[in-house]
Amino acid sequence: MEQGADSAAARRMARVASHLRPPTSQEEEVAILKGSNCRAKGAAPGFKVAVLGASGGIGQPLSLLMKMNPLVSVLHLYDVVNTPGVTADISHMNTGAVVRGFLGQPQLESALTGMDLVIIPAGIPRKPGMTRDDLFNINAGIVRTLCGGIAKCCPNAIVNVISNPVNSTVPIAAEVFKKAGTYDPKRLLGVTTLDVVRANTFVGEVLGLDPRDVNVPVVGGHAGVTILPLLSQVNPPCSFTSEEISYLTSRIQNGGTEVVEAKAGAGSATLSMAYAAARFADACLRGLRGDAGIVECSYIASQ
Ligand SMILES: NC(=O)C1=CN([C@@H]2O[C@H](COP(=O)(O)OP(=O)(O)OC[C@H]3O[C@@H](n4cnc5c(N)ncnc54)[C@H](O)[C@@H]3O)[C@@H](O)[C@H]2O)C=CC1
Ligand SMILES: O=C([O-])CC(=O)C(=O)O
Repeated sequence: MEQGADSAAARRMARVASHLRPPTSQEEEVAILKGSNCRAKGAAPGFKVAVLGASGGIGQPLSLLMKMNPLVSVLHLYDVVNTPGVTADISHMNTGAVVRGFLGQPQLESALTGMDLVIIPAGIPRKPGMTRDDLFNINAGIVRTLCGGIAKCCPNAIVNVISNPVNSTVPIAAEVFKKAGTYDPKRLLGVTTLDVVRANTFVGEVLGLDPRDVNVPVVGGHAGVTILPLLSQVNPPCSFTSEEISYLTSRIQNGGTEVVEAKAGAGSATLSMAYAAARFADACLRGLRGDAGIVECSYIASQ
């Protein structure tokens, strides 16, 4: 073999090997100086997305769906457990995004540097008999720490907060960003898409329509009566009896509890949530790309 061909082959093998391990501290240093810890050679042009809590019930299928999203060029998977395995698994999918795994607090900053979108499903889920508020003590601390990293390493990223109680974790994230001087209310979004997804499904069932053809705006927050499905604004336009309104409102507001009880101690919604989060993240990326007419409900700062 020619010497030039030899060295090209060696460079190719080195690049492949670098995808299979976390970056060395020297590579991290160089990458951070360049504004990114991951030079995604071979990756399709697109956005850099981090999933924080990537090994969890939501995190794993969400990471899979983000790996399938053609707008994603680099996918960082961060968790305090199991990211090497999840990353190795997902990285074998022959889609465009380059996947890198990051394990534990010492690797948080590398996971976040240069990200365009950060999705946070980190935190404990409910068990039967609990309200989302019962998760506050643990999840508030987790979200606070993760948002501290975002403020430092990717202050301009769009942040999608999934961790419950969303009605409180989003304001906590806002306070962290305000303190760091990086707060932009347009970039901090509580993910309530699962309420919309459920509303579309349940309304579709009542109307006998394909749920993909139904759009129910759901505003307010993401717990009990703060979940407000706007049944008068359903598309396609339709009307409901008062019995249907009461059934649909209750089913949509209690959709989370329905899953928690059915799972009987094994957690809360994960698969439908991953689907909803992937749909919302895709809308954020299309918005970042500059597409017009992207409209999604979300829990945001409001007067
Ligand atoms: N916004 C919404 O509509 C919904 C929100 N949720 C919430 O999402 C959260 C996650 O739910 P699941 O995935 O089912 O829980 P899970 O327990 O299966 O996964 C959570 C993951 O977070 C990780 N984690 C814990 N501390 C962390 C830290 N400091 N940094 C990074 N990762 C950390 C865990 O290691 C675990 O892998 C819960 O708070 C749940 O209530 C769940 C469903 C719907
Ligand atoms: O109910 C829960 O604890 C999880 C959640 O937020 C949902 O499924 O809407």
